[in-house]
Amino acid sequence: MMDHSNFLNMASPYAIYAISIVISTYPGPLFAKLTELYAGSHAFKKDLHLEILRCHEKYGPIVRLAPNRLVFNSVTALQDIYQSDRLSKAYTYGNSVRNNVDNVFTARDKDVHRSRRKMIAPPLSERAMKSFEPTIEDNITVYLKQILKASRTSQPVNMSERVKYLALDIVTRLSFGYPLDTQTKEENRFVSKALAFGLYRGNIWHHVYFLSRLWVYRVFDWIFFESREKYSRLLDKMIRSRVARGPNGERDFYSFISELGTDPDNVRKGELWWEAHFLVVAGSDTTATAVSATFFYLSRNPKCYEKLAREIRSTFESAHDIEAGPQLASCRYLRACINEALRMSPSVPGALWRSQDPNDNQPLIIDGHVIPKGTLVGVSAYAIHHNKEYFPDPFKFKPERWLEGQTPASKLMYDAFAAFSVGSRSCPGKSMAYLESSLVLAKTLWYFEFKVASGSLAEAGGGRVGGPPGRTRPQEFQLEDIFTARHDGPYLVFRSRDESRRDLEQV
Ligand code: HEM
Repeated sequence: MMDHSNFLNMASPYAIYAISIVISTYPGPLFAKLTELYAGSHAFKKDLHLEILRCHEKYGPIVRLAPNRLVFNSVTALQDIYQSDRLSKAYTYGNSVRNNVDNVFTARDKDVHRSRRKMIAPPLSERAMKSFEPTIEDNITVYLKQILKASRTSQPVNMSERVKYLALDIVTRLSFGYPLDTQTKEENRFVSKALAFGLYRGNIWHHVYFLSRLWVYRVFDWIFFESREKYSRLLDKMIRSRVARGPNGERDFYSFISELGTDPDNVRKGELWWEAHFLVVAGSDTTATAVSATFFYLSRNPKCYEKLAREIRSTFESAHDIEAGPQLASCRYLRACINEALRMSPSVPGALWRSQDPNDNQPLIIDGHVIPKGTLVGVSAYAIHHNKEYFPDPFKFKPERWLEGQTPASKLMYDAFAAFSVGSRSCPGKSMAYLESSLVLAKTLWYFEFKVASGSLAEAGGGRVGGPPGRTRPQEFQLEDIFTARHDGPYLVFRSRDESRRDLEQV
């Protein structure tokens, strides 16, 4: 059970006002120094990641983004904030708590977090991934067949849409053992919208916390009551059908919990399923962003596309060989392309807010600065990934930068890579994310050639010359920051490679 009192004390207007005076020397937009509404308005416009980068370019490596918030842009800060056990998630994560039950993502207390993390570790382990691979493969086959169908009529495919449903189907099977099948069943696609809306709403409250304590919050909740209810009813159905099949029904989250010797009925049902639900939120759109962004950048960078296609087609002898294991791991250029896409367009682009542990009374030093207790601190993945000091030519897609060997510059670059965050709260789904992304990309390149659709669809996904601030680069995949990210495109036209098409038709 969580302790609300700390949340409320640290977020009280008096505490924020007191901190605000102490950190008043740090630069930032005037309106941001006065009120949380500044960052909140950018969260509302879904461009907070762009605004943070703009602020760093204008004000330097430390920016005051709200009366009691400082955002940093250095490797030292990344380590000081996320690798220290003296900081914990900020009280603003309290807005994601439902029915007073914490999950691994919202837990601030270290012991509670450790026990939650232990609960989700088995289904995300290497062993679990291996046993789960056939399910991932089945869903990828559905995706490939849809691409094959589109290729017959040269119909452009919106990759953000395709991959979003694929990733959602995979992770709901992992979490609930439930075939949501959004790839083929349109009636279930509302789930994707409901999850995205929940994240968007949460991200706004995360940045204007005081509003979440007022009646506005209830009005917002009331307006979207029906769509939440529809999702809750489906969630209930998924849980009931899974419980009815017994703990060992199939390889999923539930079966791994019972394998641990934990009687699933003894784990409070609300807690168990709240974790499973969170895996769906955490593992769907994030992976979809990584894959869509990689398709976007490959379609705009023909040399990279050709190099990757050569690597895939020369490493494997047949599509059946494309599976987790040493051969897939040897595709270093594939990993470099995924990393470079995640660098340029990270799935979680904003600042992950942290604050000093309430029981810690020692001075807190971040990047050489003494930070008053109660200040929220963070680093934005999008901003640090575009910091020239670590990534020269930051708006250029250059997978080769990840293959430069062990130089000091390369070490610094890896240290600055924050797509999965770092430290004890970093992403436990990283292996699954890389496996899923690698399989989708490798199999697509095995079976197909692709190019950008022509006409008005050609530019979808990229920035636009003369577009809004930060969105003017046609070669950059555009993200809408909703804590995770929403996006559109690229629209691609596929041609099946003759020798492999028959193979796919027979699957
Ligand atoms: C490319 C794909 C992914 C990216 C870029 C990504 C990124 C992240 C980031 C940045 C965090 C830290 C969030 C915070 O501190 O507030 C995180 C946490 C988390 N992610 Fe991922 N993620 C990905 C895929 C997945 C997958 C596939 C799963 C599982 C199915 C997953 C499960 C989690 C969980 C459970 C947490 C919470 C960890 C904790 O607080 O201890 N993620 N992820």
